[in-house]
Amino acid sequence: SRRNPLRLIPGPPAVSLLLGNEPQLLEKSVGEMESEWHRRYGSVVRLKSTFGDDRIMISDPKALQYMFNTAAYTFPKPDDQRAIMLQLNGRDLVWAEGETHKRQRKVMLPAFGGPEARALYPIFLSIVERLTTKWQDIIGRNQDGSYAELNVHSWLSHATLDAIGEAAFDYPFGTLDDSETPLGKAYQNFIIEANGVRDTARIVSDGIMRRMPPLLLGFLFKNLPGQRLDRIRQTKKVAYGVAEQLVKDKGQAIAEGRTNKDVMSLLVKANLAESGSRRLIEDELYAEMSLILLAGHETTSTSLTWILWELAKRPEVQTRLRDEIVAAHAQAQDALSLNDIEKMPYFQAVLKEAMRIHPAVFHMNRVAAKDTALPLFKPIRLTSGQLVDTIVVPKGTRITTSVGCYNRNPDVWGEDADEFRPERWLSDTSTSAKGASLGVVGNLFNFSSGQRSCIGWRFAMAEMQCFLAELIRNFEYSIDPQIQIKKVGDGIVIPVVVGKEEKGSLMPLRVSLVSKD
Ligand code: HEM
Repeated sequence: SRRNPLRLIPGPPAVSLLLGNEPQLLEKSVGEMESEWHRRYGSVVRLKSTFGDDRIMISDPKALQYMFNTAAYTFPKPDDQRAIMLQLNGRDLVWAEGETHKRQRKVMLPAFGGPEARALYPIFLSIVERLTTKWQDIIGRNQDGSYAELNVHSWLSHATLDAIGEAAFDYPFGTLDDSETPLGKAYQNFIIEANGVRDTARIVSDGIMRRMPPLLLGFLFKNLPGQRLDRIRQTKKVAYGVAEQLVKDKGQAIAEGRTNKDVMSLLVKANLAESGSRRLIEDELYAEMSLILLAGHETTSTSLTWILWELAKRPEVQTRLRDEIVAAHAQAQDALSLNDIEKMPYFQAVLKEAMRIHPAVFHMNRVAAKDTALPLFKPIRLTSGQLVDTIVVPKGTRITTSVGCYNRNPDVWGEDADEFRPERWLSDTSTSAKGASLGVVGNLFNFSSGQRSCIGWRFAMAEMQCFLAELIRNFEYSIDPQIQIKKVGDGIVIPVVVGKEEKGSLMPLRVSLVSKD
């Protein structure tokens, strides 16, 4: 270990010989401990993981840019995570690495372009209008008609699933009307149940899994009994069943010359245009569809949930935002278009600021496939006292790239990086790329960056803007001050209520109709 260069990177002392720093991450809301460490030790932090393994956590813009934009395939996802992904959706784009990833991504890209995403806006609008009617009915039925306490996360999860159904597959899932559909039921609380409870036993089992060869892991995930694995397998079965049927229907429609603008039709068409060996095989197509179902709805619903929570705590921001939306709506001939929304400066500022403070995916794990020198924007002082602007990362090092800590890195966003302050987006200079440009929107890392950035980011941005404009125009939000929300989850960050964790994901907001005067 004396030759291990990671030992010189500053970080918190381990609290347990066996579990390292991992137990500390269980105690608080996702992001709190991580941000504390980044503030104390800098934008590269060494942690002790299980069984004495080192891992590093990075929020330095230049190091992240190198990992995601310059040398993405040198930093693949860890084998244990890929084994779970394989269980979940099969050999899909998030699982694939290297040449397989390049081939799959090339076929999928044409379905996710700017014009393609914008063309889906009317679908998003019709879904959010349906959601609006539902909420208006519930509030109207309320005895005093003042407000209804709604679990907005669950509602948004159904709405975004319906949006994916119609926009990606031209298929009505109908989960907003009936949450008991097989797909609606399969995804209800799925993220939280698939993640399972993170406790000491789980930390140990994760540590053991990391030491297993991928083939053995795959076999165990496929065959081991257990609530969490059963849940994953069951959901895969339902999603695969739906995806399989949809792929067949689309193939048939295209063969008969009936094409559409949904993602699936575009993808099947792009696939047919590829030469034989570059094409996605049938199993890959099912896997991609099942991935789009999952990746495309929970991320979006969770992002919207965190935005509404932030606004529920800030009536003054909400009012200013609503005023801007109402004024633009009054000017528009009909409903607001995506163009109208994109021209609203305060709307754009609030959206980006809420995304910055509450990324739906808090971190992404990677492994160094070979010894690598990572360049840093801000030099760090090693425990030896030496100031360095490059760190040496040996092959096999597990790296946690922190979306949340990068998004609040004071070197990029300024000393008030922890504050929710939409105004920073209204001035020209405060959010211009400092350090290195990263990500696909506003120098934010929410959608990752580079070759492996979120393929659906334009889709998600169109959907979120459409939903947010309608949900703010029509309703006011607040939250019972007694309710304490905690962020949980290893991948997507889900809200739970402290003291009611057993209820699963919960974001109870008081939703009332906008007063007309
Ligand atoms: C606000 C909503 C969304 C957020 C925050 C988000 C975030 C992300 C992130 C962070 C990644 C990188 C994961 C990693 O490399 O470890 C990713 C990848 C991906 N996302 Fe999204 N996503 C969102 C919406 C969507 C939508 C709507 C779709 C599809 C319709 C989608 C499809 C995908 C796919 C297929 C990948 C894999 C890309 C690749 O590896 O090449 N996402 N997303």
